[in-house]
Amino acid sequence: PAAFAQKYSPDWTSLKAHTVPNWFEDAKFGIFIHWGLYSVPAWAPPSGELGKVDMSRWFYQNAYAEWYLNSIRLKDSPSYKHHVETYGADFDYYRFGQAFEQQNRAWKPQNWASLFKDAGARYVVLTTKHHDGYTLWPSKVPNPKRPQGGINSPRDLVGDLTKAVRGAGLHMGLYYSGGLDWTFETRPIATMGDLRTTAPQTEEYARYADAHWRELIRLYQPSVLWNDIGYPKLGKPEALFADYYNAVPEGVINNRFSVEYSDFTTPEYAKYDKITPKKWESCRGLGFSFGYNQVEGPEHVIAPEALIELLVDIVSKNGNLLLNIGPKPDGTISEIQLNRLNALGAWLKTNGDGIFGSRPWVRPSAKTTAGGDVRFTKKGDALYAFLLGRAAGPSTVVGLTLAPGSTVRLSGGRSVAWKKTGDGTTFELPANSPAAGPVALSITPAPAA
Ligand SMILES: C[C@@H]1N[C@H](CNC(=O)c2cc3ccccc3[nH]2)[C@@H](O)[C@H](O)[C@@H]1O
Repeated sequence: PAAFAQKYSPDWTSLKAHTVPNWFEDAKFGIFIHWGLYSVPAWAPPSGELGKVDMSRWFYQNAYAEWYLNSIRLKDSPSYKHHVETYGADFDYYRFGQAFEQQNRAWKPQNWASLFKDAGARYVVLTTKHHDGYTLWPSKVPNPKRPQGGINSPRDLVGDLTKAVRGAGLHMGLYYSGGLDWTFETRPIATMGDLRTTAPQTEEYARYADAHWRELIRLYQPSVLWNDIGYPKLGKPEALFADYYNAVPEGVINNRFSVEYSDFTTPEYAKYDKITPKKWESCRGLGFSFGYNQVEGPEHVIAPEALIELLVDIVSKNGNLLLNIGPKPDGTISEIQLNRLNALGAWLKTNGDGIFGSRPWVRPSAKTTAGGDVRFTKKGDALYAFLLGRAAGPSTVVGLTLAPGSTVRLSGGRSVAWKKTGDGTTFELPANSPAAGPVALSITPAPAA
């Protein structure tokens, strides 16, 4: 038999030969899932988005519900007060494992797979171990800090979702908290400095994290290694990366192993404002949290139209959107999250042609003479122009010049009359844009600039 392709060797020069596969460039939209013990209390003060809350206060009023264990270790946090009132001061966080394991027996992964497919997502990334150290697969790697166990899901939640997601034709990626593990380091994190000093760096932890990633690759052959918040210096990532690519050639690795090589960067609750040559993926929750937060209401959650415009903006600049869903312990998803997924799916069903498989054009954006925002993508010999907001009637895109005889169509096929004007090109849009979200125009042939 042909020798097994050992294309990559464990050094940065060899690894830098890896290029981002087309499936990841084409995908544009993935679903992030934060699901674990923290989904049981499902409580955090909705203090604001990461980046909009002063970091000196962030950890004391942490909007990330998946940080519940750390938050209740800070005795003057709202979470600690909530914990004492709801569960009692001596209720150990890891006792949430009982409720989580009992409730997720009812979970049907195929329901998530079809929901995400209908939303237009092309890949999924599930937490396999978050900072609390609990694994969502029945790992055979012993946790030296937990000889008594209780830190591994008895049900193979990772395998069950992987099977369902791939059955629906989506790619499956895995998240692993390489940088923090609160079974190894139990000191509370109150400052950015604590983030660094509580990142476990022992040989024992490095071996544990490496064994976990290798077990995940062997069992599930994930298409994405989504490591989070750093990696132990003794963790030998070069060897892990080479073995991963040799096993999964179309795999991608994010930049949060904090080493010199990655396939893509990962701004969180952030995005870039121009086209970048290096592939990137912006991640965020629908509200201020990744784990399900029962106190979040519409005032904390991104509006459907803003979510659609966020995706279009990110895609016009060479990014993907990794949009997070925080399920309840039994796998059900709150109405407010479902509503946004469905709105995005409905818009993509009609307007996805200029999104999926597209690439950035020579410039990402323009304005209309009415002050509206426009985003561009290119695909084949078509330029796509997305007019954000409720563009309707005659709309002039500044600085855009079409070749004579160009064809302009609304997504869904209806042709649109256009004419050259002093400022640019005026399009005769329908009097009212039927659905929520940007009006998408396809223009062929694509202008050169
Ligand atoms: C997805 C998200 N990641 C958080 C850790 N964040 C980072 O490591 C990080 C934030 C950030 C912002 C801009 C650029 C890089 C970044 N890394 C975790 O602390 C959260 O619980 C959640 O899992």
